Amino acid sequence: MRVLFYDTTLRDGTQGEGVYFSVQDKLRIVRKLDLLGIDYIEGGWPGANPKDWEFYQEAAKLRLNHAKLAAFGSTRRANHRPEDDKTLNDLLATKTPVVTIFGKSWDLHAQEVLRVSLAENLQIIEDSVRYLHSNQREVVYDAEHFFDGYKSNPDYALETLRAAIRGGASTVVLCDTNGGTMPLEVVEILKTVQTQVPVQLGVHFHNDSGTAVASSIMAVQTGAVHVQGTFNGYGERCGNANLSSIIPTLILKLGYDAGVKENLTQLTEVSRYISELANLHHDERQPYVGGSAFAHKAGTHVDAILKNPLSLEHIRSEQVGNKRRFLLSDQAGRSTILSKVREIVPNTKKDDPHVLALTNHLKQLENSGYQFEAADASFDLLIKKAFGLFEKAFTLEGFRLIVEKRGDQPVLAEATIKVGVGDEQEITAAEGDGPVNALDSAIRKALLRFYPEIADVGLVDYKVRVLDEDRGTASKVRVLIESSDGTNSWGTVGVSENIIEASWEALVDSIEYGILLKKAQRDNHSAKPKRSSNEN
Ligand SMILES: CC(=O)SCCNC(=O)CCNC(=O)[C@H](O)C(C)(C)COP(=O)(O)OP(=O)(O)OC[C@H]1O[C@@H](n2cnc3c(N)ncnc32)[C@H](O)[C@@H]1OP(=O)(O)O
Ligand SMILES: CC(=O)C(=O)O
Repeated sequence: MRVLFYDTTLRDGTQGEGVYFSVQDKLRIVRKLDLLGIDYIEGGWPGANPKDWEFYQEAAKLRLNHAKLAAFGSTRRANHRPEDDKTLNDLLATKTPVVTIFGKSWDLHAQEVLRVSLAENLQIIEDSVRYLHSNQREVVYDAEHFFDGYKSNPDYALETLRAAIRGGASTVVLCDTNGGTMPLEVVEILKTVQTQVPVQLGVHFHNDSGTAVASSIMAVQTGAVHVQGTFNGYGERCGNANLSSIIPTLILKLGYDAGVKENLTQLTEVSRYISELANLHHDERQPYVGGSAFAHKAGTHVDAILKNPLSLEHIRSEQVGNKRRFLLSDQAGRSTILSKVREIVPNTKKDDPHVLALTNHLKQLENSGYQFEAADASFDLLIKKAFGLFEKAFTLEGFRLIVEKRGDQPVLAEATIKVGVGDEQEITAAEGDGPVNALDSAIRKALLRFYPEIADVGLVDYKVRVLDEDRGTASKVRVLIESSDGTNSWGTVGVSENIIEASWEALVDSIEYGILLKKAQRDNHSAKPKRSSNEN
């Protein structure tokens, strides 16, 4: 069974709050989706704004391997002849092989929004589609509000579909524009439509009831062959049906064939790429493509997966280009710790006393405020220390911080630091935006002479969390630092009642880990490149 995927990230997706793509972003995404094997890509509404207009002009120059580009708009305005209608002519002017227009299926919308008679609405649908079709376009007809229309007046809703078919639509798409229809209602209505309307059927769901993916899947199982949706579920209000979930579900679980099938391992990358260009945080809890989709925290689960991955994973993460991860926390057992230890000391056994000691140590530290889920590098150092594999890169002789505020001038921070490396000593000073920044600059400056390879290592994120708020300024704080050398990134943690002390602890781990990583790379050891070293 073959299913066609129709992506509307660049049109309906951009109707979502906070979603914006430039022309260049849209062009890049079209290329990505084409390479992925998406069948139809809707790029925007050409007459709606200059950007979408420019997009279609540029998109006409693209040579796509697989996808057909679609231009989107509405049926003609009442009292216009199709030949004189700007929207329809704009759609033709894009020269896309496919045009998609939405028309009214709900009697309420025809009468109260378009303010035309029900008969006139049928005429509008039919002659709009006919005009586009007679200009040699493949016409996809989006029956807006179809399910609500069907519930209000089934005969009329079906008549609107027949009008589109008479006009020459090759696919009629049943839309749940308000997102309120339940999956089983979808199935029932779709079954009736199939017996009444002889055409290729598609579906388009919004997620206002949290059921858009379920409805899409059940619609395909009922016989729809064309599914519209967006990557990451972007779209108006609560979003559209999420193609990042629908695609792998249909292919991997239900055995459907699709253009994407051969390239499914690119799915996570494409989904992240689109988040990146939308300048939105990637939703890590998304099924299949989220960072947490294969992240296991409970000790018993990690143990079971290591014995047989099928015991706790519904698919293999690699099938969609994602990665399994084991998270360090107070919910870990020896199996979780062992998997981390084995990255450093490969043949360690589960009953090795170090493994139990590290497990207990982790739980105690977490109880006193540490959190290792995002501080994998600090835990890496703890393992090395436990196994006697850690050698300090430097010793602190001392540091002094001066924080000064004069009148309306910005706060100035200055750090002076004295460190020892082997038999040598180094004293440096540095200024910074704040005390931690000054300290960070000073320590890096001091160590550069001994470890020039750390020149490209720097802090990329610094987070402070107050742990026992009821103690006011005497509260304990947890500092999490993320560092990077441009390719790898790693997290470290420090906890103290003094924010400088907590920051220093996290900073030292960050630098020690960075030096070890660089050394391992240089020695061409087993330095496993890490985005986050808790990836398995
Ligand atoms: C379900 C969906 O997501 S459909 C996609 C919706 N997307 C968008 O609206 C984004 C782009 N839209 C726009 O840029 C503008 O709304 C435009 C250019 C389309 C129209 O702008 P304006 O002419 O200023 O009209 P406005 O937005 O105020 O109202 C929409 C008009 O379209 C009409 N309209 C709505 N649906 C349809 C339709 N299917 N067929 C024909 N006309 C329609 C409305 O009746 C209204 O007409 P009126 O001004 O005669 O009352
Ligand atoms: C066509 C469309 O976007 C909708 O009905 O939701």
